Amino acid sequence: MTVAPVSLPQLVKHEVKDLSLAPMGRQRIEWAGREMPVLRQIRDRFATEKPFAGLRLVACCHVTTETAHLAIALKAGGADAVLIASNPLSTQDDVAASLVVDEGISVFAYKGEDTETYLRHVNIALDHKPNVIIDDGSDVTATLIQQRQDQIADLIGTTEETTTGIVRLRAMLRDGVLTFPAMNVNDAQTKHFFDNRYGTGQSTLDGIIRATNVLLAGKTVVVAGYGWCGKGTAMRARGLGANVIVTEVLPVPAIEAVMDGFRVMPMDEAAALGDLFITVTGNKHVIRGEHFAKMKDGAIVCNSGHFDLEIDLKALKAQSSEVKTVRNFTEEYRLNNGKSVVVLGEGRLVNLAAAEGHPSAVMDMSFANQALACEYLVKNKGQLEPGLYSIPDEVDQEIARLKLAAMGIAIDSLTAEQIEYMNSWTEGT
Ligand SMILES: NC(=O)c1ccc[n+]([C@@H]2O[C@H](COP(=O)([O-])OP(=O)(O)OC[C@H]3O[C@@H](n4cnc5c(N)ncnc54)[C@H](O)[C@@H]3O)[C@@H](O)[C@H]2O)c1
Ligand SMILES: Nc1ncnc2c1ncn2[C@@H]1O[C@H](CSCC[C@H]([NH3+])C(=O)O)[C@@H](O)[C@H]1O
Repeated sequence: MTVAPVSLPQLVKHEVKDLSLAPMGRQRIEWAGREMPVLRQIRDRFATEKPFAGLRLVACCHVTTETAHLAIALKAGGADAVLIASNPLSTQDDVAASLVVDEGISVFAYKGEDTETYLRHVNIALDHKPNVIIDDGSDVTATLIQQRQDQIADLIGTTEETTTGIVRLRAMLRDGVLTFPAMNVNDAQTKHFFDNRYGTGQSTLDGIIRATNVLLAGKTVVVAGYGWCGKGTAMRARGLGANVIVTEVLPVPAIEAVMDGFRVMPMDEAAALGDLFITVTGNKHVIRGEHFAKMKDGAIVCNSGHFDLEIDLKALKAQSSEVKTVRNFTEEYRLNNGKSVVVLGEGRLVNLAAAEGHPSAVMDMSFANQALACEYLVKNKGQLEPGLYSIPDEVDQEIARLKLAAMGIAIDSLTAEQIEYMNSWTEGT
């Protein structure tokens, strides 16, 4: 008897850690999907309408169970998609494997890739010659502008997920190099009100706790930056019983923090008081040499803002005699002054390095915005001037309406009398 050769499935191009992790990834992707009803409805419509048929798409996102649902929705809409990581430490290897094996989506990402590999993956993504780019931090967009001007003709537009990516896009616009339309997903209300605030608030503490298992009750926690992420992080740290200090550089958020009941002071003073430091500013070297020198022995320092620049690790290394890994994602620096400082997640986003990032319930709205932003670009192909575009308010309101409906929550509607009143100026007291 002859045995028919076993034919291995033809896999899409990929560079992931271990394809045998796919079943676990698939199970976890399904679990996340339970809390992503808005994106599910968009995916179902995309599957019928195929808005991305014939289009090449690159997504540079954290490769998580939530991003998997975005990638699946885009593929259902006909996109020929390549997914790369938006951070060297955030990839969930089982998810990457499942997307390749079960969904036929090209993924180039693995947890712990070095900077060289990260940048190589950005270039592999650009080799795909994308018509649409979903970016998270603007690394792909910046590389396209700096190194691949010849490919800009292929591009319909880009979408940007996060605050620092928008800051970079505004700088590109100012410098006259943003020569295509870019959708500002971060500034949609259904993105930053929930993702940056409640998502970062919860997942940052989740990352810190998973990495260290420290008790937060009674600790002094210093939160640097009182924007959307800072507000969420300070609120949740207080909820766990911490005494929270906020540092800021802008007067308005500083007063807001004071009136929200937090102590506000410069980092130079806070450095000596904190047990745990969390940066969420999007800025560079917010905690630096002079601050490490003042810290208590054993102070824990981490970042949930952007890249690995908020904490000056080079300065810390220069003033240390030894670095020791004491737990996963937890490194202890022995300072020359005899004290130690503990750094989590190599100074990269602690919520994605040491935990799983935001819960799917908030990413549902963030990625509904991403999916609809891509569709908007494609529907308006050739009609949008180069520049940065807001998500239309009706799209924002519709995402919130679908989310409320999925949560079984009803709200009031304006009466005819109220509509008339809101539109008139003649009726007073
Ligand atoms: N970890 C995550 O999953 C996650 C989620 C969303 C956003 N982010 C990132 O977090 C960062 C903050 O985002 P956001 O939406 O809160 O931005 P934001 O603009 O709302 O707030 C940032 C705040 O930091 C303050 N700041 C700047 N430099 C400072 C300094 N040296 N010291 C103290 N405060 C300083 C600013 O004045 C501002 O109030 C961005 O880099 C963003 O991309 C991360
Ligand atoms: N579970 C998650 N899955 C995918 N993206 C996430 C998740 N949690 C947070 N994010 C996104 O991560 C973004 C910040 S990441 C900052 C970007 C930069 N590439 C860096 O890694 O430093 C936020 O705007 C979130 O929308």
